[in-house]
Amino acid sequence: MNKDQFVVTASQMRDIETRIFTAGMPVAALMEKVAGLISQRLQAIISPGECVGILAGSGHNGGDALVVARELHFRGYQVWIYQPFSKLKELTAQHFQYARNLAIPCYQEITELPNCDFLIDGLFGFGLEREITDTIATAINYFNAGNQPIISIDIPSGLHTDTGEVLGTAIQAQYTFCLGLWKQGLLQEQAIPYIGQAQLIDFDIPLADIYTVLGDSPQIKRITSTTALSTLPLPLPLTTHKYKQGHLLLICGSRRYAGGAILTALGARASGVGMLSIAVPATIKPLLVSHLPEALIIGCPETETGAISHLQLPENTDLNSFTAIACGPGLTQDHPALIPEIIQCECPLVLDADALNILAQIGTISTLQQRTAATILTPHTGEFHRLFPHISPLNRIKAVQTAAQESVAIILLKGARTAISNPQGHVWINPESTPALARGGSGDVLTGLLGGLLAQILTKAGGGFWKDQVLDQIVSVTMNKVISIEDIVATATWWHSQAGILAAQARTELGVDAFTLTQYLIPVLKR
Ligand SMILES: NC(=O)C1=CN([C@@H]2O[C@H](COP(=O)(O)OP(=O)(O)OC[C@H]3O[C@@H](n4cnc5c(N)ncnc54)[C@H](O)[C@@H]3O)[C@@H](O)[C@H]2O)[C@@H](O)CC1
Ligand SMILES: [K+]
Repeated sequence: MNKDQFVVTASQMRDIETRIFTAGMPVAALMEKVAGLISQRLQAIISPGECVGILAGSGHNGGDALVVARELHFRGYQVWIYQPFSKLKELTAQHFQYARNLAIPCYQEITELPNCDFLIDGLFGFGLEREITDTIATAINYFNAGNQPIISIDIPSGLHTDTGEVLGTAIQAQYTFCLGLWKQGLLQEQAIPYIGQAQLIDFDIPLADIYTVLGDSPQIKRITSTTALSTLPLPLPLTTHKYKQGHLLLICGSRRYAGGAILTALGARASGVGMLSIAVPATIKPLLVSHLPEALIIGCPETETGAISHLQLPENTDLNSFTAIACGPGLTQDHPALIPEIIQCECPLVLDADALNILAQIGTISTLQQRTAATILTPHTGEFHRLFPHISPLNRIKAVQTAAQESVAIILLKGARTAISNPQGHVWINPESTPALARGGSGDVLTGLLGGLLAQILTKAGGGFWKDQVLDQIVSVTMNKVISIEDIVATATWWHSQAGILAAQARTELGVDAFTLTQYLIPVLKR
């Protein structure tokens, strides 16, 4: 099984490691195995004959680095070791002694160090427990200032393993080889400038040990292509019909922001949703019809400024006629009374953009208390702050957990590492994205895509099961399995960011305007 989806804290990794050692795996054998895998990975990046500087700490991160030094020495690399500590853990001390006896040059002072082509950072792993100061801090700053690439073992030395916070100073790596399981800190936004390209080195941790420590349903998970694709409604049942593929209502747009409605709708279109209805101010109805001939466009009465003033749904239709509703992009804040009306709906509801700004004005938590079905809020950092001004966004994983718990909603906090939490504190983190998505309209596309996926997956012949299960966020789906709503939110997030990555590969990071982004959603699935 792919271990890419698991995420651990330092203390969980320590517990897993202890279980492996207690079960009989010798500590030295595990270090040898892990460092052997690191050496192989390094040989794919560094050519024989190049000079490699090894930075060895006092603990087992340093031990790994010293085994790597020995391996590279025997493979024909020019190796030197920087090891400034006077007291080493026993196994680390043994490897250091052997390296010295092999006549690998060892140094304690940065002033003595020869030049090199690459540095391997084994100063601290998940054992770092306090601020780095004095000699070691000076050394780290010196290495960062050099122009040789640095490859960090497990985590860039100086980052907090759980929060990704810089403890004094930290190595700025070009590559990070994370050992065994992804450390939570590597998925925090504040760690991004230090990590470079991150890779997992799987060293065969038994799944039983992972589940014993993390629980059968781990709290924090990383979105992968496997987890995301398993939630998509593909292939479609052969006997399906359009109403079995979900009916999404979008409430969006204004005379001022007509484009937001189009982009949201194009995101929804790409989701494959069976039926799409779009409520917009009446004046922009013809525009929407011309862009989305397949959708039912509902022209609503509007305010003087061109915002929807009242939802005028077709005859025999109310908000509960839809499988899901997504609301907000381009709405403006001109008519706040619209939101309390929409909040009453008994189907899953996505709120984004101006719907969030209005929600913040009228009271996030008190308003959401009226909900009887699942709610998904998709704020960026600014909107998150307006919705939850008392929650610090610094540790984004904690922030989404707290916000979701307080509001009994699913919170999707957008960013370079989008984090999603359900009210029970189950978190998904999106590990891959692109700055190309930091552009107006890209969030509108996500809202439509998410709404469309929700409507589609939640629809089941005889449906309605999810309505009773709302607080558990568990749904029964067309795919004959149980999928929770936050899994669908994670899949939409993954799909959206992969489209951005694909578009940026084809057109550079400057070429991913929101309309172009919508054109890359389907190619992600074909890849
Ligand atoms: N978890 C696992 O299963 C495995 C872990 N391994 C390695 O072991 C590492 C963890 O090893 P350790 O627990 O020995 O911890 P580290 O090697 O991360 O470092 C801890 C050492 O640094 C000292 N220290 C902590 N903060 C300091 C500071 N601010 N200034 C100066 N000294 C400080 C501690 O007293 C301790 O001696 C992992 O990151 C990984 O590289 C691998 O060897 C193999 C398998
Ligand atoms: K390290």
